[in-house]
Amino acid sequence: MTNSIYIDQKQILKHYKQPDKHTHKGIQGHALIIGGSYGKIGAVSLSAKACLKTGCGLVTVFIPKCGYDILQIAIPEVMVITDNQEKLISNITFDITPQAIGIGPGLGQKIETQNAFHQFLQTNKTPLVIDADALNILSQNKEWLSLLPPKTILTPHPKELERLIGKWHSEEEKRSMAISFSKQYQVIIVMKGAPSRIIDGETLYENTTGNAALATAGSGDVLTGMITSLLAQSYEPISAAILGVYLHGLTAEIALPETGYQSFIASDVIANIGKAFLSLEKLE
Ligand SMILES: NC(=O)C1=CN([C@@H]2O[C@H](COP(=O)(O)OP(=O)(O)OC[C@H]3O[C@@H](n4cnc5c(N)ncnc54)[C@H](OP(=O)(O)O)[C@@H]3O)[C@@H](O)[C@H]2O)[C@@H](O)CC1
Ligand SMILES: Nc1ncnc2c1ncn2[C@@H]1O[C@H](COP(=O)(O)OP(=O)(O)O)[C@@H](O)[C@H]1O
Ligand SMILES: [Mg+2]
Repeated sequence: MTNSIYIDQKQILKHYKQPDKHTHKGIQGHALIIGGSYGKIGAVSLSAKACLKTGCGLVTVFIPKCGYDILQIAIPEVMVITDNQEKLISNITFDITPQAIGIGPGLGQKIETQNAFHQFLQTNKTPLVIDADALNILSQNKEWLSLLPPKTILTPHPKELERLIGKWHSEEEKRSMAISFSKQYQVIIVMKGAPSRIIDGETLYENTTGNAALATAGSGDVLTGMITSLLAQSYEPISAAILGVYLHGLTAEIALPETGYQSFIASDVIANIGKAFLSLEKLE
């Protein structure tokens, strides 16, 4: 039997933790965002900035060489490690110890990148958020799913979900296929949509924030950065997924009176993360 929970104001406070007064950047979590390819460095920029603005102490990105200047100029607060290749990721190696890794935004699916992702999964033990092309690569190589650490968070949009779990013919079937998949691979699935639903084994959480303004390029990349940030700050994976999705939706509600649906862009999600957090504090 599925257990369904609506994530509303009352529920979200069970997941939200106020920052400790005596914290410092060294214990606020170090997140690593891996992604980007020629023409899609913007996806990693959005993800990394959202990660910082969600409270992580340190953020590093791993990107192809062509993104180096772009990242350093766009977000001076973020540290950058580059691959050997100019336009794509071919060998994921780094000498930092992040508490969470988000991988996939703008990554592309070239064979060299697929091989690098496979090698990475074979040795990685850090908590993961997997999005976009990293999900698409897994869909093409389902045997790699067993390499994911337990409670890895997957954030597919409907097409990515279909590539991963197969076609469904009704909402009911989609839900039961997602539950089976979550149980089989011990993963948390953030099924993005309107509304977004989060599956963790037999439990389904339905988000209650957000609106159609979020139907804009890069808003999913931003969500990946937000969830990775919370995971790096020691939130339990399920709380990171639930709180990330809730805050992400809230930004669109907060911004709507100023932007309308049409002119809201992914950067407006990032610009309103602070107000979304503040609205949680008012509830307490
Ligand atoms: N600035 C940058 O650098 C940006 C970079 N980005 C990066 O680009 C890469 C490719 O990612 P992507 O999601 O655009 O491509 P893809 O997986 O083929 O999915 C597209 C197809 O899926 C469907 N679909 C999507 N949503 C749906 C929904 N709610 N409900 C139903 N269907 C839905 C829809 O299919 P259709 O309905 O047309 O059949 C659509 O055509 C990835 O790395 C990403 O990070 C982007 O984030 C943008 C900003
Ligand atoms: N009509 C809508 N109502 C509410 N949320 C939406 C709507 N359309 C899209 N979203 C949200 O926007 C995000 C889009 O993610 P995604 O498709 O991965 O975008 P991108 O890959 O361009 O970053 C998801 O979090 C999704 O739930
Ligand atoms: Mg996406």
